[in-house]
Formats: sequence, C-alpha cells, structure tokens
Amino acid sequence: MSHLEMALQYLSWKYVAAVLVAIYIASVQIRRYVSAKGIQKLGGESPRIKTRVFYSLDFPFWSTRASRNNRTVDFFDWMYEHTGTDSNGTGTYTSELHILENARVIFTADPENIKALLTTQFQDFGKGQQFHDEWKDFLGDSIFTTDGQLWHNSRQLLRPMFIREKVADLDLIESHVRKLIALIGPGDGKMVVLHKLFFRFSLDASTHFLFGHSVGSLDSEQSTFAAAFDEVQRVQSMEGRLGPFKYFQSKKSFYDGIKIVENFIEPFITDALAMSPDELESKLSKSDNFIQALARFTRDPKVMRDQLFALLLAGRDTTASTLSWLFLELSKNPRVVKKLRAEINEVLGEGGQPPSYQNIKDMKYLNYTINETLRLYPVVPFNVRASLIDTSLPRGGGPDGKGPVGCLKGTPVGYSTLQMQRRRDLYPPLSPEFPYDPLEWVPDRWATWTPKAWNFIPFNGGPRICIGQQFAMVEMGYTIVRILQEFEQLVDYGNDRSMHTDIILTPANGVKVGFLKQAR
Ligand code: HEM
Repeated sequence: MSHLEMALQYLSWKYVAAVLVAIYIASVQIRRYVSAKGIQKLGGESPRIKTRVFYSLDFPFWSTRASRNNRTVDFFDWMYEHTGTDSNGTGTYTSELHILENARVIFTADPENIKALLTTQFQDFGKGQQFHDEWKDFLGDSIFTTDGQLWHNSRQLLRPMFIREKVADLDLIESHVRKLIALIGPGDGKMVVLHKLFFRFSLDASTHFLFGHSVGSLDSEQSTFAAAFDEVQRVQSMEGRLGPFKYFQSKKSFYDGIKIVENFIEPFITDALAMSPDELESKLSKSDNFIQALARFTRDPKVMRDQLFALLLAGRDTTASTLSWLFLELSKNPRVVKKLRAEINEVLGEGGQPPSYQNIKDMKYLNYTINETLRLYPVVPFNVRASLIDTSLPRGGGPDGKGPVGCLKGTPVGYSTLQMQRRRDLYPPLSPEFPYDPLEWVPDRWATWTPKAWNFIPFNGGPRICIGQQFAMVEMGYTIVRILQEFEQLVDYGNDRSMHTDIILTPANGVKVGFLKQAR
C-alpha cells in the first residue's frame, strides 16, 4: 500500500482537496511575491489595466471582440486612458496587464521605450522563445522568428538580395502594373474594387521577385495560392489574440494552407538546388531570381523554405495595403491627385514615360504622399518583443511614471506604431504655420515638418529595420506613378476609413474607387 493510500485511510477526500487548493493558492502567492520583488528591483510596475473578471480572463475576449468589430484602436485608447494616459500628453502611454496566475504583458506607445526595445537595448529584447514557438509552423527559423546568431545569419543571407540593382528591377514591376491597369478598366469612372486588385498585384510581383515565377493571380480571380496564404495568416493572427484560449481553435485550414503554399514553392527550390554552385555563379546577373541567388548562399531546402515564407509575408500584404490606403485617401483628396500628377508630368513629361529608380527617389511630393500614408496607416500597427534577460524599459514605472519599468526575463512587450504615430502630443500644436491635424491625411505637412527621431517608424528602426524598405518604396512609387499617368481623376464610392487590424492594417471595408481618363 502506498503512503498516499495509507494517508487516505485516515483523511477524507474533502480534506485532501482543501489542502491541495491551499497549497496551490500559497504557491501562486509565493510566485507572485517573488516576481513583484524582482520587478521592483529592476524598476517598477507601470499602471495596471483592470478588467472585470478574476485573473483578467476576460481580456482575450474583449481584445478579440474589438478586433472583430474593427475597434482595436479604440480598445487600445481605452487601455491607456483608463490607466491615466490621455492624448494631451498626460500619462506615460505604457501600461501592463496581469493575466492568469502570474503572467504579465506590458504595452507601450512611448517612443523612448520603443527606441530601447529596437536599438539601445537591442540585446535585452528580441522576438523571444514564445513568439518563435507560436510562429514556427508558419515561418520556421526564418529572419522573422529568431534572435541572436540565428537571426544574424538570416540577415546576412538576405542582405545581398536587396542590393540596389535588385531593388531597381522596374521591368519586373512594369509587367504586373500593365495587367493591373488593364483590370482597372478604360477610365469611365465605373466602380473598381481596388484593394483586391492591389493584393493580387503585389502577390504576383512578390512571387515573381522571389521565385522567378508569378502565381498569376491577376490572370484569374480564383487563386488557390492566395486563398491559402490568407487563411494561414488569419489563423496565425487569431492565435495571438486568443492567448490561453488558442488551443480551442481548429487549425486544420492553417495546415492545409501551409501545404498548398509549400507545394507551390517546392519545385522552385528543387530546381535551384539542382544547379551546382558554379552554375549558379555563372548565371549571376541582374535578372537572376531570388531563389537562385539564395541557393548560392545556402543548400538547405528548409532554410530556403522558411526565408521564402517570411519574405512572402513581409513583401506582399505590406505594399498592397499601403497602396490601398493611399488610393482610398486620394479618392477623397482630388487636390493631392492634381499635385501628384503635376509633379509626374514635370519630371517625366506628358507622354507617359515610365519612371526610373532615380526619378522615383527625386519626386518629393510622391514621397510625402507615401510617408503620410505610412504615418497615419502604418501597415504593421502592433508588434511584440520579449525580454531575453532580466532588464527594464526606461519609462513608465514608479508613482509618477517617469521611472523605469522592470521586466523579468520572458516578459512580452507589445508596442504600437499606429498608436504612437497618432499621438497628438508628439506633434506641434495647431497654428497658422502648422495647420495640419495629426489625425488627418495631409501630405503637404512633410514640406515643413520632419518627425523627431523614433516618432515615425513604419519600417521599424535599429538593427532589425525592414530589409525591404527601399524595395517597397520603389515598388509603391512606381505603381502610383504609372496609375496616375493613365488616369486624371478618381471617384470616391463612399469609402470609409475604419481600420481592420490582423497582422497588418487594412481598410476594413475595402477601397472602391472609380477612375477617369479625363477629369470631368
Ligand atoms: C510598405 C511596405 C513595408 C512596411 C511598412 C514594412 C515594415 C516592416 C516592419 C515594421 C518590420 C519589422 C518587423 C519586426 O521586426 O517585428 C519589417 C521587417 C522586415 N521586412 Fe518589411 N515592410 C514593408 C515591405 C517589405 C518588403 C517589400 C519586403 C521584402 C520583399 C520586406 C521584408 C522585410 C524583412 C525580411 C523583415 C525582417 C527584418 C529583420 O527582422 O531583420 N518588407 N518590415
């Protein structure tokens, strides 16, 4: 007879259960006490977000509901306001949630803290193990999911693919822009569901750039590849929001989607690996495709698969979504369309000549327009890092919020560029010299205003700054120029500016625009 069975002869089950519960509660209290002491030593806590239910179990419900209703920004505003922050500059834009027995998540929209996360304390914060584990089925050990040496290797591997000659391969983009313009139609003002076309366009351009072969989604509306990739992203993003409840979500469609994308990519990897390093070297040229270039640096198909998935995610929806927001705003701002067209005609003449890389770089108003879109609608609106060691964030802790915030190893820190770039207190006060409301889309503000360092970071900053920034700016600039060379005026079919936040920020109700060849 075991000791437990002997003890049970003398004790009732109720008694044992009560003792176990007491032990559990005591252990939770002890762990909380130890954590609190550790946090105090490193800095302090930021203001706590209070929810209605025990252990904040209702938080995942509220955040998921806000996302479903396209109210994520309001939800985050509520989070900060209810912990003493407002848009006049009161408070710290840093607060924290204590969830379950002893888990803690910090949220911040403070440029000082974001700078620490991304650059000054780069060694202290990274993607972290939990992020890696949550994303590994999708993005494997790619540049997006790793830290330290593994990340560094990926960055080294991918850097040569973004050299200027690759970035400036405008012929590749032109072939897809032509199809896009053909689908926009004859310029009779009829409604075009533009965001869908942009997503198809950027998928074609990205797959062409990455695999040397476009999936041709502009050729046929029903693209299995696009639907599969969208579904994988949807489930992945939902998982982050559901927190501890993620295990109740079915992931069948997620794994099916991954299989479809893998089956598409696999033959290209096999072909590239079938070439010897010498063959690949001799093929090296501007028209070399990305996979072949990658195969000169790695012969591991898994490494190639992971990096290609990461780049597909990074390169496709980001540019499509930014273009969607930009044209949504253009449809409401005919004055900006006129100014853009005037600049295009001044640089390229009225004959519709395609712009060069340098032309795009030199068009000031075009770049203001893209930057203004990335300011108000940064396509990666929320992001996360985790402390890799016991450390602290510089601001938001202590009674006045000016002290550091202690972060024990493994603490997730969510940061939001969207929230930060919309903070009124980070802009000059409205005046006759600066009449531009920060919450309005006005490209002209860039002529007289330069954001302070770390107040505008749509591509992130520091060592992990977006590797595709130049590629994206050129692809978007080129596309805008080509469309506006073709059409003189846009018609707004009742677009609204509500925002949907999945992994990226998209117009919640799409973008419906008419195009006119000649202004009415
Ligand atoms: C409007 C367009 C784009 C925006 C706003 C954007 C923004 C960003 C942001 C915010 C990050 C940081 C993510 C993080 O560290 O958590 C990032 C990383 C990255 N982006 Fe972009 N991106 C854009 C387009 C592209 C394109 C076109 C490519 C490639 C074809 C690309 C490739 C990457 C890669 C590889 C990383 C990871 C860098 C690293 O961790 O070292 N991006 N991007």
